[in-house]
Amino acid sequence: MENDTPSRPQEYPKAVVIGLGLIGGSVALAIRARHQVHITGVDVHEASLRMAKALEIIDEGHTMIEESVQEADIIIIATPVSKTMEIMDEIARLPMKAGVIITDVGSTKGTVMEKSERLFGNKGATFIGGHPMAGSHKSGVQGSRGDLFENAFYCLTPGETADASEVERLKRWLSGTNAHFIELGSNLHDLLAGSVSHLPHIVASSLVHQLADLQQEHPVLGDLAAGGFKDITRIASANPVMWRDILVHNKHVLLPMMERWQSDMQTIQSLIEEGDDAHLQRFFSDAKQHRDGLPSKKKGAIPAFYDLFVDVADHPGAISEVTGILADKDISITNIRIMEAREDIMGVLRLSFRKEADRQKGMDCLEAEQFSVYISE
Ligand SMILES: NC(=O)c1ccc[n+]([C@@H]2O[C@H](COP(=O)([O-])OP(=O)(O)OC[C@H]3O[C@@H](n4cnc5c(N)ncnc54)[C@H](O)[C@@H]3O)[C@@H](O)[C@H]2O)c1
Ligand SMILES: O=C(O)C(=O)C[C@]1(C(=O)O)C=C[C@@H](O)C=C1
Repeated sequence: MENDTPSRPQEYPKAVVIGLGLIGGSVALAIRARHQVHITGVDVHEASLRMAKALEIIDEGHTMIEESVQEADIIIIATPVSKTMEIMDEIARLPMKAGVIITDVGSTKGTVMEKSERLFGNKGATFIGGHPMAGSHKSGVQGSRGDLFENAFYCLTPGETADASEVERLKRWLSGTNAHFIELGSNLHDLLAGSVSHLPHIVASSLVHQLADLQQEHPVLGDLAAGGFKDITRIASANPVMWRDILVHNKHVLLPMMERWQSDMQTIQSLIEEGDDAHLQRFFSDAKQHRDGLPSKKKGAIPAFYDLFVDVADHPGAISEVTGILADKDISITNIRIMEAREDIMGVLRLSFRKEADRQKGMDCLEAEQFSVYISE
């Protein structure tokens, strides 16, 4: 990969993406969608660079940072947060073009911003922290998508030294994400991300540990883990290094949140012990009311699922009939689940689409074929 022949003219503005995984690859694709740009990828894994080149995400790839940052107009660091901190040190030691923008995509912002003020304050470079609030439990460049951040909130933490025009310049670079930019202080960011992302991740992984313990005694347990368990624990399949770093860098937010969590669990435990039915019901109804009121059409705290429900007769060809109709019209689905399929009873298929427009097209063509379809809000 080193000295690979670049596939786009060198005179284009230059973007360097360090860490070509799911998020680095997706940001690179989004930049490419809106700009004529030469993109250099840097990753410690040559295989990721080869894959990124094959997918036309980057124009050239390197395993060493020095070779690319000196000419860069924008540098995006997309590695797990602890590595990002090391890479910032490394970049700060290198000569850089005047006016270069440096940003990251890490899930925590406090420690990164603190370091950036120290490192880049007087270097003619502007560091603006970034965190797109969308992603996946899958890692690696092969999962990258240019539309991963569409409609998602993209947090920017400009810090003390970045002026407004530099923030606008970064937004223009990232405009192909089609995300909604929101500017936050790094401490506030970490508090909010702790609540909607980091604490839930700890809880999800802990539920999986509980299941694993019981499964040793009852191997069938894994087969019984159905929709609910899978929905709440999907994120536990994410990259462990990334999540280790998030906990390390958001410790001061997470420790009090975990105390509050434990105290909530104790309260519920007491309500169950005391048989306090009224309060138990209120615990669920208050949560339901709040959860039902959260925005569901936009990506963000709660990811958007453009779901369509289809009644199907419970016979072997029913599912392929539905998927065949969608395939004929070139409509892709991201997920399919049989909600109910018992003997002699109509089953319900839940189809998930990436975009609202795809769901609408799917609905129209299935209705045209006399299927009963509906959306559940
Ligand atoms: N996955 C998500 O849902 C999500 C969403 C928003 C933000 N983030 C943040 O984005 C960052 C990247 O996450 P990801 O999901 O893309 O992870 P990933 O595992 O898919 O990609 C990380 C990449 O960084 C590379 N890397 C590691 N150390 C490196 C180094 N020293 N130099 C160069 N490359 C190096 C790895 O080889 C890998 O290709 C993390 O900081 C994470 O907190 C993740
Ligand atoms: O959708 C997922 O799989 C995610 O976990 C994405 C998610 C999150 O919502 O917690 C994970 C970490 C990020 O920093 C931002 C987004």
